[in-house]
Parts: sequence; C-alpha cells; structure tokens
Amino acid sequence: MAGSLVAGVDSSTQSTKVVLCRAEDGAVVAQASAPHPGGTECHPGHWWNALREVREVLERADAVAVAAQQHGMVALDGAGEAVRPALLWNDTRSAPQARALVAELGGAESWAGRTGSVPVASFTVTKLRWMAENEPGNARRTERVMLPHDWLTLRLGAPEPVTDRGDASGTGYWSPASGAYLPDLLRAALGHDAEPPRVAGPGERVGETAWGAALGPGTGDNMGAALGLGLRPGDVVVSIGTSGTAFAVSGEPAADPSGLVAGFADATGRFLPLVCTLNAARILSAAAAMTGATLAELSALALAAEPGAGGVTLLPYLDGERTPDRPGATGVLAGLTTANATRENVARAAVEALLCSLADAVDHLAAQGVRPRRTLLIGGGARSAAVRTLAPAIFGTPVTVPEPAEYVALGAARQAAWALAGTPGPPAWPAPPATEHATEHAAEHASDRAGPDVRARYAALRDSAPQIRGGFP
Ligand SMILES: Nc1ncnc2c1ncn2[C@@H]1O[C@H](COP(=O)(O)OP(=O)(O)O)[C@@H](O)[C@H]1O
Ligand SMILES: O=C(CO)[C@@H](O)[C@H](O)COP(=O)(O)O
Repeated sequence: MAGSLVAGVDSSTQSTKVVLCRAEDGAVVAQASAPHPGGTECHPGHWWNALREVREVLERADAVAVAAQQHGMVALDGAGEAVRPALLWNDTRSAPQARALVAELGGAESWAGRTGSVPVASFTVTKLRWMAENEPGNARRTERVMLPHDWLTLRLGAPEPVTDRGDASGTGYWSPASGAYLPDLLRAALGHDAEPPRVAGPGERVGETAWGAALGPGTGDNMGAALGLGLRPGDVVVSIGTSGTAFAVSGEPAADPSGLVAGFADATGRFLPLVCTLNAARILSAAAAMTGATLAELSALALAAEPGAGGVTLLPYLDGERTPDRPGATGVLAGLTTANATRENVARAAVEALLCSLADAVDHLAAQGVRPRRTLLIGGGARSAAVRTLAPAIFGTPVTVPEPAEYVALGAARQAAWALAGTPGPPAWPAPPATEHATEHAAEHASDRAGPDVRARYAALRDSAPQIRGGFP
C-alpha cells in the first residue's frame, strides 16, 4: 500500500470527476473532470467518453473504483449493447408506471417492506415498466439491466457484470434487509426475466483494469459521499448537487411506507436512509439566469436582501419534484409586489427555497428515527456563501461545512484503497477539515430569527392550491 495511488470516479448527472489519492492517507495528488451532455437520458457511451477524457489522471492509479448517479436504467441486449439511451434518475416519464406498480404489487407498505423503498419515477424498476409499455421491442431485446456505475466498472475490466449493495438498493428489485434480488418485481416490470449484476461484497476486489489496476466494486454516488466523509451514526449529510439529498448511516434497514425516505444500503455493509429532491443546485443556476447574475453575484444579492425576501417565496419544483412526489409540478414565484420585486429578493427567495426543501428532507429522516447530532453540508451548492450563511437559521441547527472537495469521488478512491489492501474495513483516512456555521454567525447577516417564519411561508405555498401541485391525479 505504501507509495500506491488510488483513483475514485464520480460519474454524476452533469459530469465525470476523478481524484487521484495516496492510498495510505487519502491526500489528493491530482484531479480532473469532463462534462456530460444535458437531458434526462444519456447513451452510456457518453460516460465512457468523459472517463476517457480524464484518463491521464485515472491511469496513474494502482486501484480504481467508480461511484455514479443512482438508478439510471442501462438496458443491454444479448451482445451487451444498450437497447436505448439510459433513462436517468431525474427522468419523470415513468411516474404513472411507478403508481401502477405500487398499486398492482401489494401497495406502499409491501414495497417498503420488500425493497426498503416505495418506488417513484426515479427508480430503475419503474423505468423498466415504462419501456415495456412504450417500447416493447426494446424491452423484448433486453437481457441484462445494469446501473451507470456497474456499466462503467464492466467497461473498465470487471470480468463479469457486478454491482454493490448501495447501488442495488436503488433498483426497486433488491432487498437491503435480506441482501437478495427480488426477481418477481423485475419480471413484473419488464415483462420477462433479465439478469442483474452480481452484488459484490463491500471492499471486494472485482477485477483489474487494462493497465493492471485493481478494481473496487464501486457504488452509488450518495454511498460514495458517505464513505468519503467517513460518516458516523448521528451525522446527517445534506448534499446540494444536481439532486438534493439528506442521508445518514444506520445499523438497521429503513422501510418508510410514506415513500419519503428511501431505505438504501451503504457501501460498507450498513444502511443509508435517504431523502432525495429533484431540484437543488440548479435552483441557484436558474435564479442566476433570471437575475442576470453569476453564481457568486447571486450569493451576494441574496445576502444583501432581508430575511424572508420581502415576502417573495419560491416553490422550487422547476423540473417536477420527487420529494414530495409531484413529477408534473413546475416552479412558482409567489408574493411579488411592485415594492418587493427586486433582484435581491428573487436571489434570496431562491436560496431560502433550496434550504427549506432540504430542511423538509431532514425532517423526513427525523420522522424515521434518524437523530441528527451534526448536519454536514456538501456538494456544488455548498460552495455558495449565501447557502452556507443562511443554512443554520433555516435548518434550526448549526451546520458543519467540510472543505469543498469531491466527496463522492473521494469515497470511491477510499473504496479502491480498501480493495487494494484486502483488509476487512476501509483504510482510516483523516476526516476533512471543516468550518462550523452557527445561527449566531447568521445573526450578523440579520437572518437569525427568520428561519421559522421563512419555513412556515414556504410550507404554506408548498401545501397550497392543487392547481400548482402538479402531481398526477
Ligand atoms: N459557487 C457555487 N454556487 C452555487 N452553485 C454552485 C457553485 N459551484 C458549483 N455550483 C453548482 O453545483 C452543481 C454541481 O454540483 P455537484 O455536487 O458536482 O453535482 P453533481 O454531482 O450532481 O454533478 C452545478 O449545478 C453547479 O452550478
Ligand atoms: O437519485 C438520486 C438518489 O436517490 C440522486 O442523488 C442521484 O444519485 C443523482 O445524483 P447527483 O448527480 O445529484 O449527484
């Protein structure tokens, strides 16, 4: 291990990122990134091309593991070719199929008990049903179903299709509690059997790359972040990437029949109850576009406004929403008057909306018994000073912000080091440096006592008139 280098890949919605680390302590020696095409479906070849763009960094590694966006449906024919572009986690077209599957196969309680989650349009199983109904030829040709990280791991050199507990738990046809596939659910969705990848053990060495590096099993991106941060019970992570997520590690599987909390597995043999929103960092980029500002200017505008944005409230369901389950929703900007219609208030309302939506997510975790002792804020959106400053007041707790870094890719690198070492557990890399943000700091920005009022106004808009709810009837 001493002197070895390990690479972790984060193949997420918007881009591929790779970090190259020293195996013994995780110190980053190089990193690179390459963009993905936009949209909610993507030919897997684009992920491979992005990975090739960062290969100078990747191929220096003695071990590699890939973490990637969860849930994406990679349907392969008998020759291993994709029958269609992968449908991604943020594609909501399978919302009616999600509802039908839940109703047909025992209801929400049964799904939560069997799979840990009640599937919504993000889950692979609902995408398979969509394909069976809308593209029967593609469904008939499908012999294997994989996820983005499985597919990349196979291309990198795994001798057989392989996945891990974390990513398998987002399919909707694998049980985190028993560790077994549920082939009846896959069959009911696709219309016939198809072979899912073998579920490797945490830290297992699953193969070797073309340049002779050991391959770790990889995982889903949120499980990667949990491993990169070295999460302990009592830590709740709020991640602001393309998706917004709130999650915690747990020794027990979750099964929430309300469907708000997904009962995923993690990458170490434990569990990862998680709430995911469809709208997160892009709320800020949309507000930046609306106000003609850069992201840094948007942050400054938001901090220049009063708490509560002068009465302007944003419901940020710009791309539909997953939590709450409103796949057909659109965003709503409410409370505008000639007096308050300023760029500052619109910027502030966007940051407040993002944080209120994620505070709801943390509440859903708490309702399932997760007791947060510490809230950690990560992801691209946590680079915004306004987000960091306003978060304690809206969450009602101090917030810990680990230094900005690619925690998903770091978690994959840590898993690669684990596979290389062949030890029972992952290497003990030091925790990242972090800054603490408390409501007292926020008081300097006149935000301290506004949190409850802002959340109440947000909740009223969220729960208001059905015509803006945008769910399917
Ligand atoms: N300083 C910033 N302020 C606000 N948003 C930011 C900032 N830096 C990056 N972002 C946003 O973060 C997102 C990328 O975050 P990341 O966690 O890498 O997401 P993903 O893993 O889904 O690709 C992009 O939408 C980007 O616009
Ligand atoms: O669907 C989920 C979690 O259930 C998302 O968190 C995806 O895993 C996409 O992640 P990012 O690209 O936003 O990191």
